[in-house]
Amino acid sequence: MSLQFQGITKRYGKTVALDALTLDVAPQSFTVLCGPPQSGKSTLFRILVGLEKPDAGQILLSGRDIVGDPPAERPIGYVPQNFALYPHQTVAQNMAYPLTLARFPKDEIAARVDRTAGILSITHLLAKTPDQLSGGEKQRVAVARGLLKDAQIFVLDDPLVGLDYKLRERLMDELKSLREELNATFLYATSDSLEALTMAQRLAVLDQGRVIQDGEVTAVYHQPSQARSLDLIGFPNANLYPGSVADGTVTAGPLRHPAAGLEEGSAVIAGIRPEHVRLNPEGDTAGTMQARVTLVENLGGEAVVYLDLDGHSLTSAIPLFDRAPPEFDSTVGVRIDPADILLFDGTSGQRLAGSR
Ligand SMILES: Nc1ncnc2c1ncn2[C@@H]1O[C@H](COP(=O)(O)OP(=O)(O)OP(=O)(O)O)[C@@H](O)[C@H]1O
Repeated sequence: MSLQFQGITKRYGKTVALDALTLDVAPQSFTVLCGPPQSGKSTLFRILVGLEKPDAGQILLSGRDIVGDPPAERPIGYVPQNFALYPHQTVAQNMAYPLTLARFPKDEIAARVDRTAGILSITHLLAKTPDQLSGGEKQRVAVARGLLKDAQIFVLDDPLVGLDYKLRERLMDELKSLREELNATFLYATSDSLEALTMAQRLAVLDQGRVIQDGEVTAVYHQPSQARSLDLIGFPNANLYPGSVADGTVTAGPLRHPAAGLEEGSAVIAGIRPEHVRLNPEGDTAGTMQARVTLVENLGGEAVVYLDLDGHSLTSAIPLFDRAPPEFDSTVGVRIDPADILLFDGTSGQRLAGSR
């Protein structure tokens, strides 16, 4: 089932929550909408499921505009961000609630509750009440309730927020398998770019109520179409510096790049991902730039090394399989291949042709 948002605008007083947002959601994809807090993710989802009306724009489901359709008639399952379970009802009753409301036959409801509970491994919880559940179990029940509907599109609004890392990882895997099992379209919102990269087949980057880039996840990661997309997607955060062109060279923070074709004096933004900032083995500072180590985060398999290079902050991510992380306050040799530097127009932020 195809889903297209066309020019969706939503204002709350002077706040523009969605600004002519346009996005084609690939059928049967796991599409993640990733954007910082307040970028409009929840608003878009509430409009999609019919809890709010847009001020302008269309939502085309298999080519038909559904903006005027009542929520119950939209074939869309929804896991809201702030789910509330009814405290005096059992898990089974909580899950069944939307179907009870829609007057589904009792045996059909029971069959669906059983099936979905089985998929999400919560069958043993069905007779319990919410106060007997852990936070993670409650979240699982909320997800199950959203997935109970017989729909081809499911919308999950930051469903793993607040869970501990292990539980999140497990639920991430389960949700991916679930999408395959249901062969449905999953539209999933998060402000955590690592979660987005882990989950997404397709990634839409949302900023200030607009989709600024979307596509296959690795393409978005490796070929950011604008500086903001590089800034928002990736962990640790990419290094970005304003700069300019002089004497045929782009100079931006500690980065240097041939200006090939760029106008002298023009403003440029240059960026590089931390994994492309390479550090020499300990003690080897020959033939490279020197930087001082200001902080080291040892993550086990890799380290995030924060550096000061001629007064510029620079982040490096290095694998640790054959080396130890550098010492705090030591001097290290830094190697940057200009081919790894991404260049963007200093005014529009759009990617400039010719870099990478
Ligand atoms: N009911 C409302 N009344 C007034 N302003 C609202 C309302 N709902 C959303 N907004 C505003 O719209 C903007 C987008 O909010 P939204 O909740 O959609 O963002 P979000 O990306 O989901 O954020 P988060 O990641 O924090 O959940 C924000 O500036 C928010 O304050």
